Amino acid sequence: MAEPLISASGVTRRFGDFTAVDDVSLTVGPGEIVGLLGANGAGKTTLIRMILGLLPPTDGDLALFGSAPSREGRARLGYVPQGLGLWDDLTVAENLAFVDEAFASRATAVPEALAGSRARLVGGIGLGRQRQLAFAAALGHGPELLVLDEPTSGVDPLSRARLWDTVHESADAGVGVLVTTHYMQEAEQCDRLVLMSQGVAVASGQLADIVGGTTALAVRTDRWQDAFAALDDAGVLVMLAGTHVRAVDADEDHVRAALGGLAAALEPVTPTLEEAMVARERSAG
Ligand SMILES: Nc1ncnc2c1ncn2[C@@H]1O[C@H](COP(=O)(O)OP(=O)(O)OP(=O)(O)O)[C@@H](O)[C@H]1O
Repeated sequence: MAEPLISASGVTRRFGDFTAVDDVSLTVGPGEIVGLLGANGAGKTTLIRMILGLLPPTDGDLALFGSAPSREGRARLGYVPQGLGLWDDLTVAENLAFVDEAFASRATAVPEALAGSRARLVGGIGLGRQRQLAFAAALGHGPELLVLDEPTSGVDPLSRARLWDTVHESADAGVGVLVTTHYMQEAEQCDRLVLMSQGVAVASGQLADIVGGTTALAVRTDRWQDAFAALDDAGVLVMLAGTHVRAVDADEDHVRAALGGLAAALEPVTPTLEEAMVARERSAG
């Protein structure tokens, strides 16, 4: 197997008494798309910052391109942070020129989809376009590794599909990708996944390994608030999607009993990624 681009072994980061990342190991190889899943505060960004060499680990071993993370290593990767790292008061073209200058000897073309916006201030274009621009800026120097922190949050499905086309094109060309996401459709597109909960990697493998064991029951009723409260009181893992009540990893008989006389239709449904993540977190303790 080719040498990993990222190799993290037993990595831990504490802030005072609080452990944000606890003994996490992961690798990303060339051409591989690895997804990092987890609720807000699970430790994903802290792990990424350590991988990039922006934050020293408290414990564990980390290698980026086979060496300790460093400025030289960072020059070989493209990073799209959650905040995108763009300058709102520069135009699209100026943003790319600025990044080109930082990396020297490169001239990133304005992506076709942004051609009509090249002279517009970045602060005035939509989030989907801003994300496309951040991708172009991250890819301009031909990186060997892409690190993407929630790259498509807040964008419409079409823009999301476009951004993922770019991710796949890069991976097909041998670029390794580490991406954090909350979306099932994105997790499906990863070769491997690592699920973090409260700093700990609680599950890893293919999507089926993470979602596979989880079941969900849609609880269809007009009295959704009463149903939610009854199930919650009975210790059922219960989630809400709008006013739709869903019982996760719960036995149908147990749900019926918990609902008592409340009229409701129960229907097995495919769990969402969030439901599977919450179920895995709960079973991990
Ligand atoms: N510099 C810091 N000092 C103290 N606590 C921190 C620091 N940075 C992060 N944390 C804490 O570490 C935990 C993990 O945060 P982190 O941002 O890594 O989570 P995350 O999984 O990336 O979440 P999100 O999806 O919201 O970005 C949080 O509880 C956060 O408050």
